[in-house]
Amino acid sequence: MELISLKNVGFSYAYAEKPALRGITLDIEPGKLYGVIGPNGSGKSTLCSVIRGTIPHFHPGELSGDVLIYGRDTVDWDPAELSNRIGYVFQNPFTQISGIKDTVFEEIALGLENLGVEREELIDRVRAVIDQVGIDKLVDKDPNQLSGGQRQLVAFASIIAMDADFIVIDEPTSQLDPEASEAVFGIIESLKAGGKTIVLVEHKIDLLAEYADELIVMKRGEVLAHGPARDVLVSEELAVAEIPRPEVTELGLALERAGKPLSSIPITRAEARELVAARMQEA
Ligand SMILES: Nc1ncnc2c1ncn2[C@@H]1O[C@H](COP(=O)(O)OP(=O)(O)OP(=O)(O)O)[C@@H](O)[C@H]1O
Repeated sequence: MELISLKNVGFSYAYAEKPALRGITLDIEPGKLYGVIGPNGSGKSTLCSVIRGTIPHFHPGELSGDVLIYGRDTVDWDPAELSNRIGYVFQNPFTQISGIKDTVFEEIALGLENLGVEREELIDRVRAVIDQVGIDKLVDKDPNQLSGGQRQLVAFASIIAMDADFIVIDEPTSQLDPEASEAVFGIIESLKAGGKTIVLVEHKIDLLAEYADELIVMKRGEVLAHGPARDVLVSEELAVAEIPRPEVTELGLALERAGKPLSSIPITRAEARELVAARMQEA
């Protein structure tokens, strides 16, 4: 069964001139990583809020259509229960930290504390997550003194500690340097390998090409294209949304247009290397 099902969903923020979402029909299935991409203001964060149920519970406005979360209408959910079941990593690492805890260890434990998890289990779970994310050097630090990249890792650790099956991640690397971005994507990859369902808003198309099972392309509040990442990356709709393709995909398409196609269109560098090596061997 789908985790989330949207049918003809629209949303207008209170006092906004135009709707932020229009006619969205979309199912989120368990165990897949969905990449959401689109120009600024196209509705990606608003879609995340609908999927997490913070719309309609916390944002005033008008929601239309059907939103089912784990098979239940979004309006029938207790928002506190939803926030425990659906993990969320913010875009801005500086809004991520609670500000009420003195150490990284306590910060990661906060969600579990709120759930009433017993002390011994809580300590075990936090330690395991610290190992998994590789932040043992940070445990005793003040969360407010961390760099953006470190805060983002602590945010992921907090979400992993809660053990949600479903995680929504909104542009986690937009304010990080390449090294910190790589660390974050390493964690996303391990969450995916652990069978989590992930909705990831991300501008870096090369990273999405590598990790996403499906891509959702948004423009002006609508879903312009949705399907397996490979199909979407070669589709016309990507150009319509003015999203650049991965360079290797452009190269594959250019060779095809020139009448010298590779045996398939690559979407990652590793694939391109293999296809080119195979072509050279033939030659
Ligand atoms: N709280 C709000 N109140 C009113 N309008 C809003 C609010 N949040 C977003 N909007 C508007 O809704 C539309 C969609 O915004 P949204 O933030 O979902 O887009 P986005 O694709 O996530 O953009 P970005 O890439 O810049 O984060 C935009 O026109 C935006 O100005």
